[in-house]
Amino acid sequence: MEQCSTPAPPLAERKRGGGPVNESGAIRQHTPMMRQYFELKEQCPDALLFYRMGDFYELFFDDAEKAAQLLGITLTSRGQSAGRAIPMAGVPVQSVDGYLAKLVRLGERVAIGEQIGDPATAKGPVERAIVRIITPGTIIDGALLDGGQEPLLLALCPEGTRCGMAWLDAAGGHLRVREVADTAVADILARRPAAEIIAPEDTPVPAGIDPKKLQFLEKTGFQTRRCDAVLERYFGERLVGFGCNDWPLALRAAAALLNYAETRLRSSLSQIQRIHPERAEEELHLDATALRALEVVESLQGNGPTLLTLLQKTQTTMGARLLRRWLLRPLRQGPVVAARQEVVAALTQGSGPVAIQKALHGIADAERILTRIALNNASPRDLAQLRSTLQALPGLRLVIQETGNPALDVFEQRITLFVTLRTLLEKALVDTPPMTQRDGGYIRAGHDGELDRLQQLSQNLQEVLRDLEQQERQRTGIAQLKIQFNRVHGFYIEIARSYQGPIPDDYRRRQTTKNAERYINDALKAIEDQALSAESLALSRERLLFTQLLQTISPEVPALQDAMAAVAELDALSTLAERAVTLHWCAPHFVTEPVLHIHDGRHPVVEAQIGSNFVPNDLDFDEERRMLLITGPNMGGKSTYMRQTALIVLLAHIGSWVPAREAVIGPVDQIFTRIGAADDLAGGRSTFMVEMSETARILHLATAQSLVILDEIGRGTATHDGLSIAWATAEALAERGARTLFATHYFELTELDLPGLRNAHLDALTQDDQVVFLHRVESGPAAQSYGLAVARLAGVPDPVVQRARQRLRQLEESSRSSLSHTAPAQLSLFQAAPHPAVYRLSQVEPDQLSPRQALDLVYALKELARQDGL
Ligand SMILES: Nc1ncnc2c1ncn2[C@@H]1O[C@H](COP(=O)(O)OP(=O)(O)OP(=O)(O)O)[C@@H](O)[C@H]1O
Repeated sequence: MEQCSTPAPPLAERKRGGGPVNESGAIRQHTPMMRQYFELKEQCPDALLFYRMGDFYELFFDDAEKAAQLLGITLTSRGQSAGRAIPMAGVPVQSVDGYLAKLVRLGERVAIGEQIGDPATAKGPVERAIVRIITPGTIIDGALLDGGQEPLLLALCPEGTRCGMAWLDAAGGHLRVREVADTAVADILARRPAAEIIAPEDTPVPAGIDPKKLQFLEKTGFQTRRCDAVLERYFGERLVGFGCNDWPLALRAAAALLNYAETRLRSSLSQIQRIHPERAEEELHLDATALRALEVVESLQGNGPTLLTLLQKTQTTMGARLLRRWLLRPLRQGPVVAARQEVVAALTQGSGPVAIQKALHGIADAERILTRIALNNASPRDLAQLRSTLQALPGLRLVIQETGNPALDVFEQRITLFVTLRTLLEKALVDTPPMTQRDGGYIRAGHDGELDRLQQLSQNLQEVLRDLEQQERQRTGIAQLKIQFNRVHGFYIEIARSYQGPIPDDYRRRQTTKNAERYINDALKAIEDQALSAESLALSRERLLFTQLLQTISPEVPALQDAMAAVAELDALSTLAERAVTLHWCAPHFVTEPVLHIHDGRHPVVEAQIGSNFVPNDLDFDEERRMLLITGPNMGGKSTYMRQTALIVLLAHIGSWVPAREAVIGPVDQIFTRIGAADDLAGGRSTFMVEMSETARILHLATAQSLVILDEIGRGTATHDGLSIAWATAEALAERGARTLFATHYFELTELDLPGLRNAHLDALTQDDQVVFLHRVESGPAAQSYGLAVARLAGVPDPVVQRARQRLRQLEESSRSSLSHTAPAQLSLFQAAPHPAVYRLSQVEPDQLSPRQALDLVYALKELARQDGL
């Protein structure tokens, strides 16, 4: 494998320097082992150093104290060095994964200091080296990774008003880049959170970044010359073909990212074969607010159902991750979406996707296994899983062929069978190999003559020992004599204390126990030497064979990655097909006209909960109808109707079918939502402030091709202010031509007369003072409000509802009498508050003003008039 150059360590490491070396005095005063420890620690001052000592990883000094606290393990001390007790904590090698996973989840970095020398030949401490540094953004170990999640390492490379961004999914082997205006960075970060972020020193910290995740590195790592060299080393000529040469900042971010990951993984990242540029103009944009509000991958209630949980019927973890990525990055209508749609349609035909799903079942997370193979970090179990994956491929290909559908030909071509490799793995590995190489036992008998010979030797041992025992009993006449073995003392001849006779001259005492004496003689020593060396030779031989196996597979990794990418896609698409069939969805029809027609649309997640009680609804947007103002009772279904529209559009743009009887969808560039609101107390913003910031964003960014969903805008403040804001927002969006669904409880808005605006309402009935929701969208505004009926339904005590009814009647009467003076209704609203200039004048006592104050007042009034556009 290619050796990586050793890039400069992160800035913090060099600036902090020293670490425990400084804490603990001059290095010379320490024991040789502690001196070695300090040398390693100096290479990774920002990480907890797990220093391998036999069957344990030990942590010392501050690291020990921190680990003891974070992991709840015992803090002890280990002798003294330089006259000081050394705080120490340790974890057994066997259970290290659990501890590492916990530390990484807490955002810690961990350096693994392994024994790399041979203890038998070492003079002084065994040679050790940091073999890798595990950080939250560079995890590749299966045991530390949650299959569904993708921990990402992000590099930012800002310059002027632009910023290059590069994300590495080290375990999956994906590198994605984009180059954006610096103002867009915060939104992108919110949409795709990274586990770890790097940026050049002196970069202002972008809003919304957890400082614990961010590391500043020296600027040189982001400079063009250095970056070009890294990109050349990784991709050479192929770089041009990735289509991101017009993004110099993104490429520099990618290079800095690779460079940094190499220092952490202590290896070149040969699993990275390409760079994927993400072009905003190819995406259907949903900002973080919309993704949250629509509960695409996370529920607002924490553990509740989401669109993802509804879709997640994938058979492989690779497919599951891909589907999640698709949902988080829908694409605009175009060839990619059309190709996915075509496959989904093909898979719904005939006997449906079940046979393909069955054939996919049991395929391992090969994408991540291939990364570990490329990084020389795979376990015997990994290779066994790769073998079972390769064994599943012929069956999968057969099922694809049997469908006879040309739309699936491309998968048949991409999923190659790797017969030679599969045969090799079948021949080389035992059926169920152990998790680690440590104790051997993973290479199959018959694969290698030399290994078989060595294993034979150590397995024959029992027989040889039994024979020797027999001979010795006869030779010495000691019937109680036994020949045994233990790991600490090796082989011995044990004679129980009950034997009082003479001990043969050639027996040398090895150990005394309570009930016996233990001896060794030359014959037994010879067997011991042979046995021990056979065992350790067999272990090394197995390791060698395993390394050879990895070397044989390595050159095939890129081709295997391609095949596995096809498997993941087929899994995601057959899942979409299965959902389409099971949930009775329809294929959306994309058109280039600005329309959105949905016939019998449903909210997929609500429908999954209430089944056939769900009432489907239509939506018709076209050139003449671009905004729907929706009124109706609380609980009537306004939010559900608006969200289902957004979800149908989103699903269509990942290539899925949609929950409707028919859907015709024109071009959509962005989906915006302003639904409900929560305080952002941590960010110092009240409910109303959050609501207004989101509205402002929509007003700045929405275009004629955007789908905008506004749920009860303006309700978080005084009625007149709220209504005025809602009114003006509706006007602005109507002028923009954005397709807008606007739900409101302000009945005054139904009198709006704007081009493209239509009224609709959710139907309800009152029966015996009870409200019955029909959940049907009808045209025209709601005829009445049902607030009090809903309050009663919610359990507000009767006397309070009665009192509210009285007050409502009074309010309605007084508003009717004021209306008779100031029709039409909406004008009264804006006349209610005097113009600020008039108000200011009303507060002035002219006789009390000096000439200077009078002049200032004129200027102030003039300014108020100017602010109002007069
Ligand atoms: N089309 C429908 N068919 C059946 N039930 C529905 C439908 N739409 C909504 N519901 C049910 O009604 C409940 C309330 O719906 P929703 O939150 O959309 O009402 P709303 O009009 O937005 O209420 P509010 O004005 O109080 O926000 C939902 O949780 C769902 O159970």
